[in-house]
Amino acid sequence: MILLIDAGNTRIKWGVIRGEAWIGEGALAHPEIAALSHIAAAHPGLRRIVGTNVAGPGIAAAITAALRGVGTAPQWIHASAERCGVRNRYDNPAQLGADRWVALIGARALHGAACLVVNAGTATTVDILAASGDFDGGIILPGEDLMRRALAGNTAQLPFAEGRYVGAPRNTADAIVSGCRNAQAGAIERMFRQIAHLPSARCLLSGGAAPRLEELLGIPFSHVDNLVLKGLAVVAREDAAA
Ligand SMILES: Nc1ncnc2c1ncn2[C@@H]1O[C@H](COP(=O)(O)OP(=O)(O)O)[C@@H](O)[C@H]1O
Ligand SMILES: CC(C)(COP(=O)(O)O)[C@@H](O)C(=O)NCCC(=O)O
Ligand SMILES: [K+]
Repeated sequence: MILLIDAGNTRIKWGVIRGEAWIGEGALAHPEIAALSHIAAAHPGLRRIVGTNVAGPGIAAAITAALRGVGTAPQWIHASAERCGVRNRYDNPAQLGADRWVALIGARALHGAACLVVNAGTATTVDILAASGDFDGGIILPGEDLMRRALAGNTAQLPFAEGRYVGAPRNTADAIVSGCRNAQAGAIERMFRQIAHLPSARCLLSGGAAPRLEELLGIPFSHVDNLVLKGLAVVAREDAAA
């Protein structure tokens, strides 16, 4: 069995696989990282840990410490020039976030045509994966909650209020939430225009903030839970087969 870990800037997503089977899956907030030791103990027979970390060295160290009982250190995957049929066309391939890189590998395994890979997390990333398997580039923007926190933290009168998405909002909370959500959907729809004309072009939408975006998107999309974990499974299985 293999433990997969996607360490993001808000949550640590984890999954356990045995061959093609998914044995377990979940998410932890950063303060809960120590609970990974219980997750490992609940899955005796873990022989590998494969993960991505974009939350900094402190988080990596905390994860390693929580998992020392497994008896093997996490194998952290980093963006590279090519892997699992995906070619990284970033100017400096190593600069690409490991979560974005592995999500592209997961997307490639799920959709062989042109694909817009969206990770709606702390930040929202929107990446273009060509039918050839080339990662042609992508954008980074603050996630919806980060946008709302920026407004609340940098204006005198705007709260971090719970609001609803409304077409023409008539109160502050709805205006803030609708503005920030429109920004997310607009960025995704604008990026999709670059591939809309290509055969079977599709958006794969993942990330904790993905569900609230679904009702807004006027493009062909599929919601994929934990696309980064799915990409890690592809990487781990290819390594095992090598
Ligand atoms: N239980 C939850 N805890 C924290 N954030 C959540 C939760 N459910 C949904 N979210 C939303 O998902 C976002 C985090 O998504 P996630 O994919 O875990 O981010 P990251 O990969 O950056 O850690 C948050 O900004 C929030 O909008
Ligand atoms: C953009 C990100 C912060 C997204 O991380 P997340 O929101 O999932 O925590 C992460 O992919 C990252 O740190 N990227 C490095 C820079 C780049 O991809 O160009
Ligand atoms: K993420």
